[in-house]
Amino acid sequence: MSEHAQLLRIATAGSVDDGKSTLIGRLLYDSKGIFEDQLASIEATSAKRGDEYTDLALLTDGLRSEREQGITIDVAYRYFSSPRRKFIIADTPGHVQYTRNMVTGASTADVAIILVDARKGVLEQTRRHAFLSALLGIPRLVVAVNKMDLVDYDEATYEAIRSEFTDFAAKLEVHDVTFVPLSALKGDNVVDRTDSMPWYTGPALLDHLENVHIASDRNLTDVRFPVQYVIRPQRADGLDHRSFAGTVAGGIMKVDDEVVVMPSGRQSTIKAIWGPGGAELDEAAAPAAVTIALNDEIDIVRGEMIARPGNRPHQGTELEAMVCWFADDSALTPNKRYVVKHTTRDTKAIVTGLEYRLDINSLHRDPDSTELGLNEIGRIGLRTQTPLMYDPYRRNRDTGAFILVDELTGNTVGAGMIIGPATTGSNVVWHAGAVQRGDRGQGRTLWLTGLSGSGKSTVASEVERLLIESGHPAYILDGDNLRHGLNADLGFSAEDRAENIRRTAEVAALFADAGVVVICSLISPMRADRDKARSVHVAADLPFTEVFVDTPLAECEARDPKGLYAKARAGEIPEFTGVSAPYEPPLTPDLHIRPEDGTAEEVAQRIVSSILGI
Ligand SMILES: Nc1ncnc2c1ncn2[C@@H]1O[C@H](COP(=O)(O)OS(=O)(=O)O)[C@@H](OP(=O)(O)O)[C@H]1O
Ligand SMILES: Nc1ncnc2c1ncn2[C@@H]1O[C@H](COP(=O)(O)OP(=O)(O)O)[C@@H](O)[C@H]1O
Repeated sequence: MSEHAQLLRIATAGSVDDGKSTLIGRLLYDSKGIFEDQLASIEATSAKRGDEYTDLALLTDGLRSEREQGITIDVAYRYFSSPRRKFIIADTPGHVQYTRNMVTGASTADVAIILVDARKGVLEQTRRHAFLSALLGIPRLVVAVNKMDLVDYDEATYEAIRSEFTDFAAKLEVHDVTFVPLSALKGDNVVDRTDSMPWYTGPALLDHLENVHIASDRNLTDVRFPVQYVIRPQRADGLDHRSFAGTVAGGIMKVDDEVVVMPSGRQSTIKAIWGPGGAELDEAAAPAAVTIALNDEIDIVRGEMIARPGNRPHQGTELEAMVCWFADDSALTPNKRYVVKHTTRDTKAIVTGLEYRLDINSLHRDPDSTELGLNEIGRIGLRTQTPLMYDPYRRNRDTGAFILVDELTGNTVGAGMIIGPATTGSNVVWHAGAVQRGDRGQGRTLWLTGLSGSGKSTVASEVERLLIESGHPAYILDGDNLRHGLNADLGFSAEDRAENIRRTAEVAALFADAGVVVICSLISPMRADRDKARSVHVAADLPFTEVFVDTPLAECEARDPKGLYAKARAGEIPEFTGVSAPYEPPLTPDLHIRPEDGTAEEVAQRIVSSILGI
């Protein structure tokens, strides 16, 4: 098992007095995850106070303030381990500022433990915590029904809570919910199974946490490296030795990988990667903190993003997001300005609209609300002054999250989870002057290459349909069709094909610049022609994705939808690709589609998900 697989990040949430601190203390105490001297000290304190039990709540960081104010203030991280796993547990407080603390403490968690007091049942706070866990993308919930000793270990009480919570969870996008009846105070079902509840046949809490299967929750597909610092050593040789430090926010970066720097669109390759302490690495995966150097001299400043040329984050100034509001002295209202902190970039922003406020109890969306108050959650439109390079939060919890800061006070007032580019316009005018690209939405080009009959047109048409259905402007440029008009003067010689592709690429870049997702479907048999099509886009800072529709010649020929292969074999069509003219397959396509990948619709779904994260 790798280091990462062994580590489980846990967030805890509960209302005041649900026994959260005691539960965490019990986990640490019974699993012997605490130090002997700490233990001796709390035993002494409890004895001095005349407690009947050793007060395990004394183990958590927040206790001092809890004792003073009756509440836990900040997120406290605790580390413990069992023979099977290491655990990091974030104790997120249950008082009035819980939204802020939960969002801060839980955003990287693999599991959220939600405490319910068996005597009180499912409260509004329980629903709120469950909803926040789902919103934060925590994939698994454990509902710890605590204080079972105070309800005589009654099965019916537990079952009623379980059933009520299950009904609520069904409305959330959390599919993995586990219930454990326990008593943190007595230790029942926390580390060891108890005899007090013979009707419960499941595992004790720790047993569940040790065995819960966590596939990597990190996005290891999309390379994202927000640059945090530029390091410029002074060297006598006068050469450029700049390197860039930051935390890998997605994907796996490897030496020699081609990369693009956003927003400039300049491309290079990775020369070297250094880990903490300066050790040279071959590769680094999220969430490693590393320093990298590139092979080309490119001016990069903090806040820029390094990605792969064929797999870039969204870039834009108009986006939609879910926001949790933290401020108790001011409400979120449309047309108000804030500072957005997103990865390593800060920019001014304006809330262009509040689409709805969510009622946490009913999950009802209230489109008539005009503001968000403390702990409220809603969907907003946001326009930033400089473009953000981002992914939808569902796809990447780092590049999809931001916080809102009050311009005047500097206080953090909200946390946001990006849904995607704005689909509806707003009437607020930010740029007094000309329309800028970011105002139009993110256009891009998908370039489908493959033999005649490979399925380019069929897949292109499905991709277009999916995009239009999900609100993205999309348009197909099909080689066959363009040859009826724009390219009617061209035949199939190597030169004519090159010109055919050049014109199509130029038109595609114009459409993409206008904010359209362009789907080009051309045989485009020569690598050099396709590379030029890419360059046209890179020069204009437009994303370009090469999709290789890799259907073998024999299968294309068997399909022969237009009867062209039969004619070509009979010598009726000269220079027919695959028969009497060459096809150079892409060496490193951004996406590779093979017949066994499924129907055209399934393939289209995959393409759309990979470029837009939807
Ligand atoms: N000689 C020859 N070679 C290849 N294809 C031929 C030829 N003659 C006509 N056709 C038809 O034209 C379509 C290919 O046009 P493209 O513009 O995609 O070709 S290219 O990119 O310029 O190579 C191609 O359409 P698809 O089957 O949709 O790929 C054919 O139907
Ligand atoms: N998985 C698939 N994806 C796309 N097309 C498929 C698939 N399986 C079979 N086909 C068939 O293959 C043919 C592909 O033709 P077409 O899309 O016109 O190819 P191209 O545009 O590459 O010349 C169509 O008849 C389509 O129904």
